[in-house]
Amino acid sequence: MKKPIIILNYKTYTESLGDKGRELTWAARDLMRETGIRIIVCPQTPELHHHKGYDIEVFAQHVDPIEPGSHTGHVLPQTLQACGVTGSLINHSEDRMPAEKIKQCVEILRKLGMTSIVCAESIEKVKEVSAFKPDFVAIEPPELIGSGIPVSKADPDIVTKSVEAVTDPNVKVLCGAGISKGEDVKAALELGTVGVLLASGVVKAKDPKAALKDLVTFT
Ligand SMILES: O=C[C@H](O)COP(=O)(O)O
Repeated sequence: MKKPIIILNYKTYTESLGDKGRELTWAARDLMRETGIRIIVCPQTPELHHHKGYDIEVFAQHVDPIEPGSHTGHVLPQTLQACGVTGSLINHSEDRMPAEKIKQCVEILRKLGMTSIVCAESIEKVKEVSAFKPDFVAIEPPELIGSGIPVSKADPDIVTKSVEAVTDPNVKVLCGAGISKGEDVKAALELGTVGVLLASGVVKAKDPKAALKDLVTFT
């Protein structure tokens, strides 16, 4: 079985703040070295700088489609780069954006050589945003987010149909929502995705490092 890509979103959980967040980043880095599985962490925006230089890819949870200038309170892609960030989630279910802005974000990130992961809540949305040619589209049914019920098992159809909906071979499909175990990751791969986007199953686990390890135990 091919190796999955694992995107770990720290959201705004207190369990991922400060030292605890950095320990999680280090644990992900160690696991990546051990297994060769690509793991990307997405800490909270104000803390991104503290995750720089640990030999693991760090992405933002959000970016705004802006150029340097007067945009108080926005997240400038170039600032993310200065923090060692090499990509970003866009249009997460908890931070939606109009389609035009999604497109602009993807284009700006591409111009800067950064990776884009656009989240989508439906097959129609997957089809729409994949036309913007992001690096990844992540299908996430909102009702399963944070539920502990894995999308790859609860709604395999939405995953396979999302994979079918993306006709551009350069746009890879991830799935997310309720993923917490190695068997969920395995199911996601079997449905044709290249990996998973997850948060609570690891960040809020009693033992996040053990949960992270379990995630890559799927053979
Ligand atoms: O960004 C992550 C997704 O919203 C999934 O969250 P979850 O793993 O807590 O269900």
